[in-house]
Amino acid sequence: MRLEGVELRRLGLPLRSPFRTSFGVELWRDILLLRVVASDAQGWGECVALPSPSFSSEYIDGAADVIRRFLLPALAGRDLDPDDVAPTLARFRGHRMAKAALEMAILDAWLRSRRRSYAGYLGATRTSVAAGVSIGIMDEIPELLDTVMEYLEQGYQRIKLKIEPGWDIAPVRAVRERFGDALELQVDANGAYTSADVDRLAGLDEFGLELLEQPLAADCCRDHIMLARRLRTPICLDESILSARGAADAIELGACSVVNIKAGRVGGYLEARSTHDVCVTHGVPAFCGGMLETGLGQAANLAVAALPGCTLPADIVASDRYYERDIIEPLRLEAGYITVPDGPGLGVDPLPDALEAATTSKEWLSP
Ligand SMILES: CC(=O)N[C@@H](Cc1ccc2ccccc2c1)C(=O)O
Ligand SMILES: [Mg+2]
Repeated sequence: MRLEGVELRRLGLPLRSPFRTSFGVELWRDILLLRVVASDAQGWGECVALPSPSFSSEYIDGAADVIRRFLLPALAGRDLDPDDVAPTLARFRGHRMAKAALEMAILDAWLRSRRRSYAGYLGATRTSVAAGVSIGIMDEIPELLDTVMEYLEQGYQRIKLKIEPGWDIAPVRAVRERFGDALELQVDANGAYTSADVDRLAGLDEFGLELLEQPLAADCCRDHIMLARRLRTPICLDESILSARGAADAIELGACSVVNIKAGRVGGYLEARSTHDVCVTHGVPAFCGGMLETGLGQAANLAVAALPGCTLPADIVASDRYYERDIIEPLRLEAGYITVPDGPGLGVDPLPDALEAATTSKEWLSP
């Protein structure tokens, strides 16, 4: 498949409510979409980089720049299969979210032209996925409890609370006391703690949490090993896991016993599948994480979440969790599950009106 061009499209989507994590508060999403035009099909890719380098070192303008100046030119003039993309781009270091968006769009086009689905191609074994919801840091505990209640009533099967020093033990205790021990409850610190906080984090052990996600900074491998030995609560890594090999290292060194799989973070959906395979080989539970994607990115994530080794609820939500108006036919929660698209490619298409309404800029790149 040869690339004829790529459209970079920036979207602005207001969030229905502010989403606060230990790295900041987001009121709306600034998103980079790619539309790859190939000889016999087009495909969509969503870049999960944030506007600023707050989740990882990547940021949207940097991703657009590296695609424009390095990644797309490297793919020009080649007859591409999806598994050619990552090796061709490997000489450019990092920029995994940018690479993932480009590979996602190329894979979508390639699959659409062959009338094959993402789920089928990646090896999904389920037709629907258990949905978990991630709840941001709030000002008051009563507001948090109301929000948890609302999402449980909608049917979400797992609650993940964002935590940071000063908002951790008390909100977790309040949720546990209000909703009981049966609630599937996790926390995610997005790297907000240090090894000096071990005792504070050990205080979470009394709440029977399913996992503690990314307690320390992404590059703290030894400290995560030490923490994992000290805590009863399983450690899950997110920001630290940059590839399938990185997942194998973290697991074998004892830095984590659960993995949050995100295609953008590891460089693409094919690497996400390899990361999944590493987890299965090591007998380590995994789940598909989320980056507050539009329905396009969530459609691709559903194919990952439906892989056999993704045994925990995913960070994949109904469209209305984040957006008043998604750019695809909204994804809906059905008895706590979300259906995996089974049409060609991503199996979903942007709604032209919604897409245009959300578009803040467009740029056409010829390779
Ligand atoms: C669902 C979830 O918690 N995702 C990320 C954090 C994250 C990712 C991307 C974001 C974009 C805008 C605002 C907040 C965001 C939070 C995580 O698992 O760590
Ligand atoms: Mg996380």
